[in-house]
Amino acid sequence: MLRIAVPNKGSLSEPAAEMLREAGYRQRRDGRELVLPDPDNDVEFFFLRPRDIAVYVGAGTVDVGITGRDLMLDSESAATEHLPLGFARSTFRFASTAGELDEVQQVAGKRIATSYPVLVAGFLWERGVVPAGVVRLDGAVESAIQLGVADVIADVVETGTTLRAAGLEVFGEPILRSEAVLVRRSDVDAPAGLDVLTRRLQGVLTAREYVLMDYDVPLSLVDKAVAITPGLESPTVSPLHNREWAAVRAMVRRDQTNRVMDALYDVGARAILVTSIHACRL
Ligand SMILES: Nc1ncnc2c1ncn2[C@@H]1O[C@H](COP(=O)(O)OP(=O)(O)OP(=O)(O)O)[C@@H](O)[C@H]1O
Ligand SMILES: O=P(O)(O)OC[C@H]1O[C@H](OP(=O)(O)OP(=O)(O)O)[C@H](O)[C@@H]1O
Ligand SMILES: [Mg+2]
Repeated sequence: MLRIAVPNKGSLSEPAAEMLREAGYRQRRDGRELVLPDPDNDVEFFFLRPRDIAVYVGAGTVDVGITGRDLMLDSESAATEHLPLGFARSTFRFASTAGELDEVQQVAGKRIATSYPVLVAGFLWERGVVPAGVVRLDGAVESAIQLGVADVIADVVETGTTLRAAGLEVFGEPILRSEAVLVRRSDVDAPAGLDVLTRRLQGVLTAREYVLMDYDVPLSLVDKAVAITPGLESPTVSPLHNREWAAVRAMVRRDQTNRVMDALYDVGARAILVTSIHACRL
């Protein structure tokens, strides 16, 4: 039975549960459950703090887990990234009082507050920058400068709203781009059952990333239209009752939907329909 660690709280928790549900697994109804067996799918879920998940996976007490790339790297555990999951995207960046600093070298001799001290120390060491010290905080890191415990912070930035509200501004290159990832232990062979979990999660990712596009097009224009919608392998072309026309079906990237519909219409396709993919296995 594959043992899977899932975030119990925080911004990773709900999207992780939703993804697993879409992949056909049981998920807990009560936010306090710590363990949830799913015998039909031969897996067992353990709900743990996202920061601890890479530690458990690295120690081998659970087989795989969902956590953030930033949390995994900061843990220094024997866990490795197996599959990026496309949600909880963020960047990890330096920030200080607006207008004060503009490059990483200026962090030398300054006090840094962060929840990710390993990531920060590694990044600065690689660049030969020696700070005055690194203060480890649990959260609300944006307040550390105003409250006088640090001169610079390194924190998760998504929209930048929290930084702006604190009168701070990012500077220097991003330390890391993060997202939710499925992690496994780095020093052993892949556990039994990981291939099925991986295919199911990849199916969810594809279903989210692509739509199905159907359209009718005059036979003489099929090649032109198909060049716009090549699909993943090759689009399906079917005959229509009107022998001068064909029906085409292809997968299209969701974020390209309207651009592709415009291009198809321009070459003469009509009755262009777009439907969501509920599930898929490529
Ligand atoms: N605003 C955000 N947007 C996107 N990802 C985020 C955001 N805040 C945190 N994350 C990501 O979530 C993970 C951190 O999860 P964690 O549960 O520890 O923090 P949290 O969501 O801030 O919860 P907590 O309330 O416990 O601080 C990291 O991978 C981080 O990059
Ligand atoms: O760029 P933004 O869209 O504003 O998001 C980034 C903020 O979100 C997270 O904080 P969270 O709300 O989890 O609080 P925390 O600092 O206590 O973890 C993160 O630590 C940043 O502070
Ligand atoms: Mg947080």
